[in-house]
Amino acid sequence: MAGSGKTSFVKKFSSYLYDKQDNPYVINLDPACRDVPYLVNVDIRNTVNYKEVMKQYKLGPNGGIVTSLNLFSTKFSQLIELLDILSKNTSNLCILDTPGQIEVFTWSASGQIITEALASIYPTVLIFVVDIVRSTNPVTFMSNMLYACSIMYKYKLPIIVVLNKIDIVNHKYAIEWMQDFEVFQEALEADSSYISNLTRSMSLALDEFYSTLKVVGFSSVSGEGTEELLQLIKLAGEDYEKNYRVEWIRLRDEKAKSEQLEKARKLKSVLKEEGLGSAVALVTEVGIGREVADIYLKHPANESSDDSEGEETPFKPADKTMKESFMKFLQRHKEKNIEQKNTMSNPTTSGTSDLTSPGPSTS
Ligand SMILES: Nc1nc2c(ncn2[C@@H]2O[C@H](COP(=O)(O)OP(=O)(O)OP(=O)(O)O)[C@@H](O)[C@H]2O)c(=O)[nH]1
Repeated sequence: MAGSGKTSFVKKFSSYLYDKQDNPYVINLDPACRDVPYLVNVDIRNTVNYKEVMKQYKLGPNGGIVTSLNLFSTKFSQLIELLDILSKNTSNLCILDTPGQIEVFTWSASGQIITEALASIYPTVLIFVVDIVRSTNPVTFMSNMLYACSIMYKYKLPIIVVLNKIDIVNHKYAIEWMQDFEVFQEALEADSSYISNLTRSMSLALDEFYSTLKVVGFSSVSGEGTEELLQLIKLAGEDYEKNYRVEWIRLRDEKAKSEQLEKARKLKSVLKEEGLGSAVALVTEVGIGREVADIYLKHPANESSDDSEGEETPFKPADKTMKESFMKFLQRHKEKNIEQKNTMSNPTTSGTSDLTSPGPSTS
């Protein structure tokens, strides 16, 4: 819940753990917060500039937060790698502070990716911080509880409701409302509006939710309720192992099995189903006859070279014509040379040879 004191809660709770030498690993996932008043190990603001995202994508504040978270979630595997290294050396708590608006984190794609990525590896517990000062009205209280209920049903993870600011208002009234249906009904009597009628029927439906809900009063100023909260976190961790983890493993195995079955079914249909044409026998035996060798070993480069039996390839007609023409040319050249020699020895015949002797053939 926005303004319920989440940041103050993380500050108080983490400083308590630091004091106990139980150093937590703290991650801030709120890109829009101005200051982070606690020791933070990973801060989304170091990865994504929320204001720049708003400017570049022309978004309002909520759109900017959602988009920043989307961008951050694409790098979340790197954070998981970091947590992996860390979890090998320590079993300390990792605390994530999320943006307050429920639609921005809980009901957003990145919120789901981040939560489910963590829950698939580590025991994960949700903490829903309620401003007990602003919940004294039974209808407001019911609305807050419906929020908590919706988050629990969405993620199916153990949830702890932290009734914050008990240094201002004692949370006793809220505990009574949750434990005793009649007391809550009495509180509702004062309100005869339509909403109140709806709340009456809703309260009946929520009775079961209350019976399993882990609730603790807390003060982010004084730190009251911290020990009780730690006990509840331990119990919720056990719940995670008994219920969420077991169910997660079952679903994972079921998915793997159905994928395998689907793969086998597809393979079978490729092999057997009609519409693939008639079967063609595979060549299982190759004879050593010439025809096979001719098909596979013949190559244009073999045309002018010796064949496998050592015989020279005979001249083709075109080659023969060329040879004859060349021989004729050589003959004429020879005759011309003889004529020139004769002319030199008998100058009176000069000039006639050029007119009578034919030039080289161009054929
Ligand atoms: N007295 C008292 N004041 C508290 C307590 N927790 C938080 N506050 C005050 O409540 C106001 C809101 O607290 P934040 O911690 O900023 O609340 P938030 O839920 O992180 O706010 P957003 O991030 O804006 O949703 C601040 O003025 C706090 O000082 C508490 O336990 N007791």
